[in-house]
Amino acid sequence: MATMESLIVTVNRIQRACTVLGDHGGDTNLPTLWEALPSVVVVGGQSSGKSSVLESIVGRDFLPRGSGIVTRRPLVLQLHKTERGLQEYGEFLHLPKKKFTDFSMVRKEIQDETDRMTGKSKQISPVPIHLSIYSPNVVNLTLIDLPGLTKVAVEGQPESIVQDIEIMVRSYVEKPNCIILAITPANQDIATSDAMKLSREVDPTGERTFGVLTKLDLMDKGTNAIDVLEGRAYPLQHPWVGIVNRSQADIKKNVDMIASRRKEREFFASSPDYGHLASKMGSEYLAKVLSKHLKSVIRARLPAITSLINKSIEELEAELSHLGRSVAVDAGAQLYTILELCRAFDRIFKEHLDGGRPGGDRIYGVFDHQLPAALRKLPFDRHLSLQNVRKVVSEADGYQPHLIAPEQGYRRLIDGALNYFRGPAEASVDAVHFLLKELVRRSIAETQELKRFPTLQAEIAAAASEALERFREESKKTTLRMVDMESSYLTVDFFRKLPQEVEKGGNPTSSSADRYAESHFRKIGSNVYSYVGMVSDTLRNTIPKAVVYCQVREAKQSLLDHFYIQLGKKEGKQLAQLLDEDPALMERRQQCVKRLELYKSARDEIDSVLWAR
Ligand SMILES: Nc1nc2c(ncn2[C@@H]2O[C@H](COP(=O)(O)OP(=O)(O)OP(=O)(O)O)[C@@H](O)[C@H]2O)c(=O)[nH]1
Repeated sequence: MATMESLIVTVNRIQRACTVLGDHGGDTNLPTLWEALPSVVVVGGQSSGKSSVLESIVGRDFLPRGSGIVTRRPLVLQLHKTERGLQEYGEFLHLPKKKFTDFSMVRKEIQDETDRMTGKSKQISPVPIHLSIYSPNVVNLTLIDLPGLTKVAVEGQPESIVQDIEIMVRSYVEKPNCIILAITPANQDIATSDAMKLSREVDPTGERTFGVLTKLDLMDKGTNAIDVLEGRAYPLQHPWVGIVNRSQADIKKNVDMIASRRKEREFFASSPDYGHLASKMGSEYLAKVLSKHLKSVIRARLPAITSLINKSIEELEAELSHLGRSVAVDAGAQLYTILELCRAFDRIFKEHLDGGRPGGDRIYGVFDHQLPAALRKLPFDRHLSLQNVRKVVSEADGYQPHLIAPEQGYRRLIDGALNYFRGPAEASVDAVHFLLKELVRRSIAETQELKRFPTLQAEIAAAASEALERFREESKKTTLRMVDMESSYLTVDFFRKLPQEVEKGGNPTSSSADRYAESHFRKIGSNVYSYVGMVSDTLRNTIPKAVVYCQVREAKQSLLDHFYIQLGKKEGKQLAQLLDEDPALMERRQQCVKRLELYKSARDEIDSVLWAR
């Protein structure tokens, strides 16, 4: 069926995309498509003939040989059937532009690529090598070659390798979508076959295990494997397939694959033991059976795969929208993003001031409580005590006491008193400054969009705090100027309206001279006191106006103005630095984007096959 053929091609392509996009199952916390796709995994003990089976399925020599553990990384081998007459070639995923027509070079590249990942240490690595072979002589199939199971580490390889290999192989064959090609040499006791032991464990019913018996030609004279091949000795759901690969001697003699396939056919056809099974033996037959089985598995799994894909697309899109859009790369877009983020912060900051979010009310608290309380506490009683009034006035008079009213004395007393207002004025400015600073801090923390960008957060905080500092300076100047203005010109009317002291009675006696002086100074003190009270009332109203004008209003209107100007002068690289994200988050987004890309292309692939039906 043509459409089923294209389904295998589709799955091949999806598997390829999985590898490109870093999905080879395993322990990421991302949804994995790889594990949902069926694949054929070749398992067997060392020297059981795995490589030989793979090569005869492909019909080419291309796998590394040697002693010890040669296969040290999984090899994902995708066979793509091409039209008759086209040239065969291999292509590695890690070398996408290079077509290998010389298969001995394929072998070398597998070796080199293995070493690139594992070093010369002969360690194993679970990261697969991905090889596609395009040929008219293959069936569409994906096979995965794994390191051979072994019981002892060979010289130069660490002890742990025995276990490491088992863990790796297990991680593949455990997956319910894995079709196991279990290779056992016929010249060994099948009861001790590593491949059979493992497959029995992970697939007790034998549903997904294909038993392959190699080295039938090497069995002792007079023995045969009919019991196994006819499914009596070790029954599986799928019939066993016997195989005869090239011997070591054949390989030395350079017997090619075509000749070897022919030899294999002849072996079965002419065998007195296996003649009746000849049509169901051999590597070509094995390849066809596998391909057919794979098709039926894919057909059965397709609805589940499709729904997995759709569900994963939804999940990934949800996560991505949660993570936020990825940062643009060109400077213009970056500047725009930064400005947008600043505006988001600014909006929240304004809400704190204007209401909607708490905090602005505390500024009113400064004007309503703190300032009046500070004004009330000013030490005017001490400053205008009889003693001090007398002292200040007398000093101002000099050798000639004043005659009617002590003009100079008044001035000095008033100046001295007004000086005290500087304290509460500055304190109000500072109090509001700290409140604003706190609101900036809170607004940054509350700006959800900024969370991703710690660097920009810090820059905004620094710029805002620098601006607030400037506003504070300005506000101090203005409020202090208002205090100074009070002493630069006194309200004339106030004094004109004071009740004049009228001398009652005749000339004072010498004893009443003291009394006169005392009540005179008291009078002066109380006049100054009520003048200062009037000024205090004025300042209680005007200091808040100055503070709001210089600090609160400025913060609302132009908190980040300087920052914007600086931004405009920045180069692309500096802008990018501002948008430095939390690296973990960036990484996660990248992974999600890649995985999403994979699922979408998989969905498209499957759609196109289904529509073609
Ligand atoms: N006579 C004969 N020799 C075989 C047969 N299958 C494999 N061999 C030989 O057995 C040896 C091991 O075969 P490989 O295919 O390299 O085995 P392997 O399982 O891939 O080995 P490792 O990758 O090293 O674990 C080679 O010398 C093959 O020529 C067979 O069916 N008949």
